[in-house]
Amino acid sequence: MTNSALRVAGLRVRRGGRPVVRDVSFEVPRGTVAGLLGPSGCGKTTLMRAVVGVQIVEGGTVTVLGLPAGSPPLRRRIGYATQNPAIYADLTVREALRYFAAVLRAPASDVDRVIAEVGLADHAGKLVGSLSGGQHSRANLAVALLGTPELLVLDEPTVGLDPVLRDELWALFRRLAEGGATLLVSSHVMDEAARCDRLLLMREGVLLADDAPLALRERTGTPDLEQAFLHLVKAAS
Ligand SMILES: Nc1ncnc2c1ncn2[C@@H]1O[C@H](COP(=O)(O)OP(=O)(O)OP(=O)(O)O)[C@@H](O)[C@H]1O
Repeated sequence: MTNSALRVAGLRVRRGGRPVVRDVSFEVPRGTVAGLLGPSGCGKTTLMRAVVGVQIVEGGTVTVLGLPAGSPPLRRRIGYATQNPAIYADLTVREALRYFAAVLRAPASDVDRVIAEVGLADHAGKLVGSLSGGQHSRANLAVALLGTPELLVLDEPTVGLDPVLRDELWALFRRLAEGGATLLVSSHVMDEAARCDRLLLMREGVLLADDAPLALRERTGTPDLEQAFLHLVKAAS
């Protein structure tokens, strides 16, 4: 069995007639947290869509847990949280999660577990439509955790959360990785990057770097990851 949870080779994607992912290659080892970082519009969501198998690609290959992205057996092995939560507003958090657990054929006991993991135990009886933005995105994340997926693809899961909650979620991501899961997490907040095992820095559809945070700072001779990113952008232009 391969040690890579995710292998992307020469990936090219066009959207709206424009190349938005341009010859991207990288691997993510199992049991690690990979951060996908870069400015708005650089192609992070498109790359994630290719990983979960819902994006038409122009070329290259995406192999997930040893299978081509989009293979039916992968459906229950990947958890995907998009930026726009698609949870029914007129259900309570617990009802919504029970519904998704049934659809995903995840054990019923998962519902309370994932609610606790995202810190929503005190709000489990609230209607989804009455949640704050941060609570809503945590409920969305809880859906992705149902069924204990081997690969979690999380598109900006900490947007709109206060620093304490962000910290708690990153601690959760680390625990999940220690339990053997692999995480691909996008963000455009550079201070979150330091918490990843590996960073994939994207700009305009191109991968500028694929390195560990410390190695990236050392290689660019910069004091923080924000500076490292700017250094790489300048070097590439
Ligand atoms: N449905 C679409 N049709 C055409 N072009 C699109 C579509 N969705 C995204 N794009 C374009 O593809 C490019 C990459 O978008 P993508 O959503 O992958 O970026 P992103 O890095 O995830 O941005 P953000 O951080 O703002 O979510 C952008 O130029 C965007 O305008």
